[in-house]
Amino acid sequence: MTESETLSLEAPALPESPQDSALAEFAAAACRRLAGGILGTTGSGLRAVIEAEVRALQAALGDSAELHGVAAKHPPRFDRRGRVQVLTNPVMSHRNPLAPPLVHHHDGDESEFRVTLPLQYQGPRNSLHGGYVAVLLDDVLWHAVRQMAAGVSFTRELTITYERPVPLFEELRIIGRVTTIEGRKTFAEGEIIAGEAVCARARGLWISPKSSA
Ligand SMILES: CCCCCCCCCCCCCC(=O)SCCNC(=O)CCNC(=O)[C@H](O)C(C)(C)COP(=O)(O)OP(=O)(O)OC[C@H]1O[C@@H](n2cnc3c(N)ncnc32)[C@H](O)[C@@H]1OP(=O)(O)O
Repeated sequence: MTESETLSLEAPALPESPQDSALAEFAAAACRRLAGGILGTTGSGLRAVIEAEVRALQAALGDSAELHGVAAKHPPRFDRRGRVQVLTNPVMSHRNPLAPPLVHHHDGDESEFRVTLPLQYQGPRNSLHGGYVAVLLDDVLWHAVRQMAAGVSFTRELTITYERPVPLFEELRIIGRVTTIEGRKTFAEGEIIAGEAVCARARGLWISPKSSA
């Protein structure tokens, strides 16, 4: 998967300003907090969460100075026709509320995400849902692959080993690295680490289609 393939096909027609991007990301963050609040509170606690988010959104809509100093993590990018390209990836996009709030680094041959996951990603009690374990590992391995391999590559095979539950509510390091490149094939591996413990491991194969080689 490439970044351009995760961009919305139904792109908004008009260019947007950096403040518009910041507002979109601010609204996405409010949606994430609402999702956590809806699942994790009820009664007056839930009302308080909703009220706080509605107030903050109204303030930001009414006066862009409310967002002063809030820089968009993904500032606007435009295609050749001047249409804004919206990064919609459900793992990486800061304006997609489904995506967790990841911080991404790449260093040498290693990609790393850091993230603390809230309640809406829960599978077993206090632990990350196994599907999200796979999806996060897939994305970090793919990021490592795209640094090392020329052209577009797609996940062909992905094997996950669930060593122990991946905790919610504490910082995780999600790491991927390339192990071998053989022509169109790139093999990668990685892990999710909480504290000092490796909770899950992944290895996989990415292939660049014949047409793009
Ligand atoms: C709750 C949330 C739910 C979450 C759920 C968890 C989701 C987890 C995340 C999921 C992921 C999400 C991420 C996403 O969303 S990425 C999108 C998901 N992935 C795809 O859609 C990819 C679909 N597949 C394809 O399009 C094609 O298969 C591609 C393009 C990849 C390759 O097509 P192509 O026709 O070009 O390839 P080929 O068949 O000629 O093969 C090329 C060469 O490779 C060799 N080869 C092949 N296989 C193996 C192998 N196993 N071990 C060793 N070698 C192998 C093969 O023999 C050949 O060698 P050679 O003959 O050239 O020597």
